[in-house]
Amino acid sequence: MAIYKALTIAGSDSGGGAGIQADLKTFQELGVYGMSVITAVTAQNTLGVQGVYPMSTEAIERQLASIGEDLRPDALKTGMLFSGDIIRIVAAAIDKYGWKQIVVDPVMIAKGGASLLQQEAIDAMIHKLLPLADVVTPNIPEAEAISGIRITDLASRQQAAKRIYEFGCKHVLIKGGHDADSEQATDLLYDGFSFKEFTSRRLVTQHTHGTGCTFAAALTSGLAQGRPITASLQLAKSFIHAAISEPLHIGSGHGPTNHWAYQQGVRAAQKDEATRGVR
Ligand SMILES: Nc1ncnc2c1ncn2[C@@H]1O[C@H](COP(=O)(O)OP(=O)(O)O)[C@@H](O)[C@H]1O
Ligand SMILES: Cc1ncc(COP(=O)(O)O)c(N)n1
Repeated sequence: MAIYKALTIAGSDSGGGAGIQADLKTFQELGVYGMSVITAVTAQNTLGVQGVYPMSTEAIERQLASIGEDLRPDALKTGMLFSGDIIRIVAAAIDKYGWKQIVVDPVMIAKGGASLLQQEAIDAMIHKLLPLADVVTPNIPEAEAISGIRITDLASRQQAAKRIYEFGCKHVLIKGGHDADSEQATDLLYDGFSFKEFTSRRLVTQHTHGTGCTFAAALTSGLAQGRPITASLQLAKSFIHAAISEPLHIGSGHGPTNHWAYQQGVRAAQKDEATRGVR
């Protein structure tokens, strides 16, 4: 059996719902071997972010080299990168080791409002990391910050996707989680030629901590396993929809998504099919 390996370069979330923890849980559930480079430690729970502690550049470079010298990822994702210096180190490692299948989730602000990326780093994100990305997955506020375009409707979302594409990434996927007025959660993909929408019913819930991380990790898992980009995005959409639809109800604030839910659904469907076959 082939073992597919995925790497996450991101921040640690002590509460376990976002960041490195969400990524590794998602890789594991989707049958991919997970590896991590930790850029920052956050003290975080369902109530918010209580502290942010970036790792030294030396510690980050050493983790990247340890992976690069021994374990080749089949795909990788970036999450919280915090500073321009960290972004430049990560971009240099991707280049040095020739890593492919790069998903950039341009994490900027936690849902509770805490900043996870310094303002000066946006420029490094645009000019150092986006040109290396196969897919960049901003939410609506992140797409606005990168493109400088205010998104109010489908036309301005398409315009922002085109602007971000010009920075050199191969695909832009603007997520629709923040479009609270819509009855659908629609993500918009642009590949330089045309647009494609990935839509699911919007679930009414406050338990959306880590949705972006989980979505990008599922996408990265699909790519690591050799699936094409649209099939990997469909997998990610199904995975996140299941994870949001069955919240765990832990903590007293904005709770995490349920990383078990997708596979539980798959197993239930298989059991159903087997039972029907017996009858
Ligand atoms: N309430 C919701 N119901 C269904 N899908 C959602 C909901 N909120 C977010 N999603 C989906 O979860 C994924 C992550 O989106 P989003 O929440 O916008 O990212 P982020 O966590 O980066 O802000 C997207 O596929 C989005 O469509
Ligand atoms: C360490 C870390 N990384 C990323 C997020 C973003 O979370 P979300 O996916 O909910 O936007 C977070 N809250 N903490």
